[in-house]
Amino acid sequence: MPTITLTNLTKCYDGNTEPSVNQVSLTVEDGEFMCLLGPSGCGKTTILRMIAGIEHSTSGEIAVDNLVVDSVHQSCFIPPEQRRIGLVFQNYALWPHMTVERNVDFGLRLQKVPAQERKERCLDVMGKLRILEYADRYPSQLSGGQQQRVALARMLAVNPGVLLLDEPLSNLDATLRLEMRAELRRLHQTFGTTIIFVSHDQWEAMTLANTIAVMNKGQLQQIGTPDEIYAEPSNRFVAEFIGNPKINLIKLKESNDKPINVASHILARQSQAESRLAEVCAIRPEEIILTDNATSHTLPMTIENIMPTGGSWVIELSFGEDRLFHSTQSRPKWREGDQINANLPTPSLHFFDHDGNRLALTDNDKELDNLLLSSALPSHKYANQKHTNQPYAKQA
Ligand SMILES: Nc1ncnc2c1ncn2[C@@H]1O[C@H](COP(=O)(O)OP(=O)(O)OP(=O)(O)O)[C@@H](O)[C@H]1O
Repeated sequence: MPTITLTNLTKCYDGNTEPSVNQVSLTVEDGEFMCLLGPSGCGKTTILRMIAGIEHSTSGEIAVDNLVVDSVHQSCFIPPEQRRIGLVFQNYALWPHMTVERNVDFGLRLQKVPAQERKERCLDVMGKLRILEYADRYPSQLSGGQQQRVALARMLAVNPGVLLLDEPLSNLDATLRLEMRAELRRLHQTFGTTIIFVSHDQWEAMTLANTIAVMNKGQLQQIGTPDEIYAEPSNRFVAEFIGNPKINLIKLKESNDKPINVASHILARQSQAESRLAEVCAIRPEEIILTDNATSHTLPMTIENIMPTGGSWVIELSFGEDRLFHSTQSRPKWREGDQINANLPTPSLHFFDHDGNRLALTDNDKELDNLLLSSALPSHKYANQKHTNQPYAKQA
């Protein structure tokens, strides 16, 4: 199966001032299940269309294996049908006047595959997608999920090297989406087909893809496994875009723009980041630890809201003027209005500079006591605090 490489791929539509895709470089390896993820209008579909060859790039390059298929610089544009890979867009429109089997057979007929082989391939793919029993039905006699399986079977029957799917599950209700997610995963494992799919739904991307490319405003923000993207977002946009409930953001600068102790203290220890200051600190809701007991590692907080979400709970915490959200799968033992103590473990903190770029912590930084965080927050918010954070405040 082919490897697809994009190098500085850029697309500027006529009449637009900003590029829709801006200098995107990435490689989709053989057998990979990659999701292009990002908000509406960030350029995901445009990338898919350029890979398919139904849109020309403005600059940069697309290569399939080592063969350049689109490069203005090299005056090269190979049309879709000659790109040595089968590119198939998700298309739900089944032929209403054809049975399921004829629909699945459709692409093979176009390819003039001999009748016996067509029959075998159709039966094989329909069996794998569990639609054999509907072979003689018409699309109108199928549920939405069954129709989607037929659409997928029709694509897979032509044995594409790469499957391009644009928001493949967007028309389905929650139950069918879940069913089809499982179907897509199974399909990828069974056929080993390289799949590139487009989604704006981070949950879908996390559950399906083995690689996620996060896009914003035409630019690639980060590429990595779902775990990497979640655990080490490379910038504030990715941190905020991935995760539900959203990551908590804590501003580390006071209104007079004075750098706060924790930021300067941590950054001072990083030679490569000396000139940069953390502006925002972030922590995932599930990383906050709530306890009854105040220790030198905790911050005093009030429980404002406890929101059940079915098997898990989201708890809104207040700390002075700040609001933080904690999520847990254990039934909370507290009530709204209770005073509790929250530990924000230092290794769980993410720091971002003014431009939203991640500031990497050294191992030494990670071992810093959590008091560093409390020392970073405006002192008036600590009026009720029993412990002192003076030692760290002095160092900064
Ligand atoms: N044919 C076109 N002519 C001009 N501008 C276009 C054209 N197609 C897309 N665009 C613009 O390019 C940008 C990226 O569009 P694209 O469809 O690739 O985004 P997307 O991330 O797939 O969005 P969505 O999730 O809403 O489908 C958008 O600002 C869009 O308005």
